[in-house]
Amino acid sequence: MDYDVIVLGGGAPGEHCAARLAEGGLRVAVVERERVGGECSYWACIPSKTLLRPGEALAAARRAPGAAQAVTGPVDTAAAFAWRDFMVSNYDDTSAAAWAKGEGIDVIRGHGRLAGHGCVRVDDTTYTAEHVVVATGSDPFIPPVPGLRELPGFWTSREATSMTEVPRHMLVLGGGPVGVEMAQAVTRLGGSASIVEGMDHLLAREPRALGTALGTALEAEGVRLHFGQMASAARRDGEDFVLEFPDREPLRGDRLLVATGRRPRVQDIGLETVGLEELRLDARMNAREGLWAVGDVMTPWPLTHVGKYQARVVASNILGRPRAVDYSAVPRVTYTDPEAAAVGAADGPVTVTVPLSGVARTATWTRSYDTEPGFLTLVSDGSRLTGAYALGPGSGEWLQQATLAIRARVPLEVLEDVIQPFPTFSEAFLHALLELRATTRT
Ligand SMILES: Cc1cc2nc3c(=O)[nH]c(=O)nc-3n(C[C@H](O)[C@H](O)[C@H](O)COP(=O)(O)OP(=O)(O)OC[C@H]3O[C@@H](n4cnc5c(N)ncnc54)[C@H](O)[C@@H]3O)c2cc1C
Ligand SMILES: NC(=O)c1ccc[n+]([C@@H]2O[C@H](COP(=O)([O-])OP(=O)(O)OC[C@H]3O[C@@H](n4cnc5c(N)ncnc54)[C@H](O)[C@@H]3O)[C@@H](O)[C@H]2O)c1
Repeated sequence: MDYDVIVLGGGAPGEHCAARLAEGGLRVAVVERERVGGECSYWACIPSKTLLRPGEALAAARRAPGAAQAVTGPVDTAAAFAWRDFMVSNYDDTSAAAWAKGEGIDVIRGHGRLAGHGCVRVDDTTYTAEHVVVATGSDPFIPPVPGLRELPGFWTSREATSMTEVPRHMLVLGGGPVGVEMAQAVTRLGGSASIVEGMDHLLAREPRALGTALGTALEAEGVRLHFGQMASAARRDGEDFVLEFPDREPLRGDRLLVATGRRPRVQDIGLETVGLEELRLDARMNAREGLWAVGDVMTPWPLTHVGKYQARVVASNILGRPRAVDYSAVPRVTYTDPEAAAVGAADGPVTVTVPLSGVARTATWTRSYDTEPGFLTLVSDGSRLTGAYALGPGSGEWLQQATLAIRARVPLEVLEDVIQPFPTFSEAFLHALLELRATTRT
């Protein structure tokens, strides 16, 4: 055997799995055909959050009397792009590969393919291992809109997150996390954006109230929203991109971002060589003896932190400590301003909502405390929390007490007995829990 474990794909979940296994004393290799660090490090989480930050900081200042007067100009886009380039290590994975080496992980460069049980072929060499972990990630899904797939120059998330000029007007097909984050980034970097979403609210995978409230916030700063629209054609007209619709005027922009979801990268990875037509996993993330998977390639939630969680589960199983995934409390955060955060179930027997304007922190945060959309919703089975979602500044941070409460199955009485600091957005939990108690008693 060349290795104990070969990880096929060096994105964040693949790297994380490899590091846990190496730490456990195993001989581990990662096969990577592009850049160690994968999508998240270079074209997804990191650059998108970095591009959002300058606009978020400026908007926060503009909402605070005293600071607002000090804002005298727009975002310096050159500086924002330079910061993004720094954050993606100038698209160079030298330091990521050096980190892997430091962890005792071999990095094998090239396209890897399963070549029978416990074998991975990379170019002309076949490597053997007791276990193989598939971590090949996902590609953007391009919908079958007539003319779209062959249209020259449209953007996916890679081109959007690596932009070097701000679009004048960006058309965005898809109102999921990629669409809304990039639409706000472009708007706050000085451009403008229109989002076309097939469903009737943004963030279609999340509770309607969350997507609707985020839509209100984005529209207030000029993002144009078009719901329930399926484009009937996509074409170029000179420098412009044009989206046509069956029953409304066409939309036009100098850029078109297609952000309509992802599909697993399972093509040409040799699944048939181990007798599989598709990847199906049990709760241990196991496909068959010695074959495991983590990350976007097969997951209910294509998120970095979920992939890394799965990586820890797989590493634990390989290291002889049986463990199964538990998806009861998967946190999701869309890093717009305001942030949209959710965890666990979207609906349940008892649901209460409180406005953020009811907590003192909101008024100390922004002068327009009573007009901006912001709320916390708790979902319960009557004795414990089963879900929560919130729209508001930093909600991706303060909602995480719900993640712990759901995962640890904390009784509602104990949650109500928790002391929340004053004045924080977390006080919304007290308001909501009191209302929850009142609701469950009636
Ligand atoms: C714009 C955008 C923003 C996002 N923001 C967030 C966020 O803020 N938070 C969050 O949690 N998630 C976010 N995500 C999702 C997150 O990026 C993914 O969930 C995560 O990158 C998945 O990691 P992965 O390792 O499964 O896949 P990838 O990151 O795609 O890594 C897979 C790796 O495998 C390699 N590979 C594939 N096939 C082979 C092969 N046959 N041989 C060798 N190597 C191969 C690829 O080159 C790649 O490096 C975002 C996604 C996008 C598109
Ligand atoms: N902050 C974050 O954690 C973050 C940020 C960006 C991306 N991501 C992850 O990356 C993945 C990809 O994101 P995404 O936003 O591309 O996908 P998504 O699947 O979350 O959203 C795609 C949206 O496009 C819409 N859509 C699909 N086809 C359409 C069509 N023909 N016309 C109009 N609308 C159409 C869908 O209704 C959906 O709302 C997601 O699963 C997400 O979890 C996470």
